[in-house]
Amino acid sequence: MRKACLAAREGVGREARAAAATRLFARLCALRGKTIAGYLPIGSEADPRGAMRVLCADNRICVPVVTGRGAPLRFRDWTPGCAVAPGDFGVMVPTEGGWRMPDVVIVPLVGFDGRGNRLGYGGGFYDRTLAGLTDTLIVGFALDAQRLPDLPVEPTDVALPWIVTESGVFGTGDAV
Ligand SMILES: Nc1nc2c(c(=O)[nH]1)N(C=O)[C@@H](CNc1ccc(C(=O)N[C@@H](CCC(=O)O)C(=O)O)cc1)CN2
Ligand SMILES: Nc1ncnc2c1ncn2[C@@H]1O[C@H](COP(=O)(O)OP(=O)(O)OP(=O)(O)O)[C@@H](O)[C@H]1O
Repeated sequence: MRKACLAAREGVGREARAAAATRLFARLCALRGKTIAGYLPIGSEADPRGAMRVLCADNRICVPVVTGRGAPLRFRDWTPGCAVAPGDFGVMVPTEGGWRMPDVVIVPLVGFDGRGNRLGYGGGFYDRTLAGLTDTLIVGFALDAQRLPDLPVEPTDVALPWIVTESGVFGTGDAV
């Protein structure tokens, strides 16, 4: 399933990617004074940086950092153009800045289904991280091509209450 989702994600064109970015911003544009975790995209992931750049005028933006195998992610301050270096798994991470507890987390993903179940790269990093966050707005960000029929669910999987793609903003559960 991961391979199929990644192949489908790679085939998505510029227009759909731009539309997804616009939808993400539309979902989050009312936020003020929040700490928002975005991410620095790898491979063909949907790119949230346009929204992050605009949202940082009125909010604090941070991005995930892997601090150990089996550990939750930590989130470090990010601003447009800040110093970054390659971290674990080839993801860029800020080289300095404060560590934050986010109020909002934009979650990258490999695949998703109509119930908000999420397939990641398989490290369990977001599952472990989201399990430890309460009162947090969790928004999955993806492209329609990444949608799958119902995914198998494991006890540690954390479903996404919201998913944004180029075709809309989907509330998938009642935890909204
Ligand atoms: N942009 C982004 N940042 C993120 C994640 C993510 O999924 N996306 N993570 C989510 O947990 C964490 C990093 N964990 C990761 C774990 C495994 C792989 C991985 O297996 N990558 C593939 C190739 C990726 C590609 O080029 O598309 C590999 O190394 O073979 C990537 C990230 C934190 N930061
Ligand atoms: N809260 C948790 N506590 C302990 N182990 C966990 C937790 N969440 C997930 N795991 C473990 O992490 C491993 C990978 O999980 P899974 O395959 O769901 O990752 P993923 O969601 O695809 O990846 P990621 O979240 O990194 O994008 C599994 O062995 C799972 O049991």
